[in-house]
Amino acid sequence: MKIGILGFQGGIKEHERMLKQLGVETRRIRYIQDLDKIDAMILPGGESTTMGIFLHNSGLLKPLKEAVEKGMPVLATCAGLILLAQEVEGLSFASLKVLPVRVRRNAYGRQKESFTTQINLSFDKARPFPGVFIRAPKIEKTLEDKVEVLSFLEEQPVMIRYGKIIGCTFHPELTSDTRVHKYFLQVISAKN
Ligand SMILES: NC(=O)CC[C@H](N)C(=O)O
Repeated sequence: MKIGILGFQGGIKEHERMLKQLGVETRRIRYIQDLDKIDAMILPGGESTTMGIFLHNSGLLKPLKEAVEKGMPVLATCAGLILLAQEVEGLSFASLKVLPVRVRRNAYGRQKESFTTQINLSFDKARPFPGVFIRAPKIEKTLEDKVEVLSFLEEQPVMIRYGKIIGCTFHPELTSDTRVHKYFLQVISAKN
């Protein structure tokens, strides 16, 4: 299995480190041909405006969108989730718009812009997960019943699944807890 990681900006190395630890090969996606021979992809956190500009300038926006629409599994963290969302408040750049949620960027306000807190994962209740939130967006609304919430923080979704798309508003790659990435590997391997 090989997982492509959108390789323009943001937490690329951290996802690579996590996947290496799980024995999975990675490839950075910068050009259209980098989409060949990958089984899944990760859209990392970082700065969604910058990534949106790169996506547009590289010509990757359309092929990425098509790959996801055809069923390629995606794990999107923070800014990556913003790039996938169908509705983003105050969005001034082109994005994939494949995930039926409405998100608000930088939604936790100044004093709480970055924080770590324990969150519960619906697929692994053994112990809480360290949720690292960095200028995180909020998922204000899910727009389809098929969007499953895998974790809540104060009654708001912070991890969701829509088919083979997993979105987190936090950064599992910045912890040493591999459970979110392992869950993604299960989603990739599942038949449907
Ligand atoms: N940690 C992150 O990915 C932050 C996302 C960033 N605030 C944005 O809107 O792009």
